[in-house]
Amino acid sequence: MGTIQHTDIGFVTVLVQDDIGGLQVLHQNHWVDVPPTPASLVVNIGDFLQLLSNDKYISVEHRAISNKVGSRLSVASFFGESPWQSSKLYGPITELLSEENPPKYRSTTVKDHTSYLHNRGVDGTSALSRYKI
Ligand SMILES: O=C(O)CCC(=O)C(=O)O
Ligand SMILES: [Fe+2]
Repeated sequence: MGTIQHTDIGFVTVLVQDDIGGLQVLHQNHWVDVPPTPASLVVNIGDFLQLLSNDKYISVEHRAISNKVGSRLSVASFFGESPWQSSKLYGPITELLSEENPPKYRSTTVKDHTSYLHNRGVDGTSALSRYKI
């Protein structure tokens, strides 16, 4: 099974992949293969870690494509807040901010961001641009 181009919403995603491959990240406008590495995990930064870290960590656009070699199996564990319950506001972590590193985003909730993404679909622009200061 594959996925369309997207960023992950939460904080971190941990992926266990088989040896078929198919995961790709968008780097400088080109799709780059993430080769399967035995006994390893792939850790993806999500939108909220990018927001919290004030762009120190970037939530990468990625997709999974199926190929002719065979069916692929990938197990994803998403670490984040429940999108449906919490109204907690998240913004750049205060301790990381300074005159040289002012906040780049206003605060938002996981619930708000999730429903925005579901309504917006994929349009190739950063999902976080809506909170840019
Ligand atoms: O199938 C994969 O390897 C990636 C899955 C993924 O990106 C996701 O579930 O968010
Ligand atoms: Fe993903």
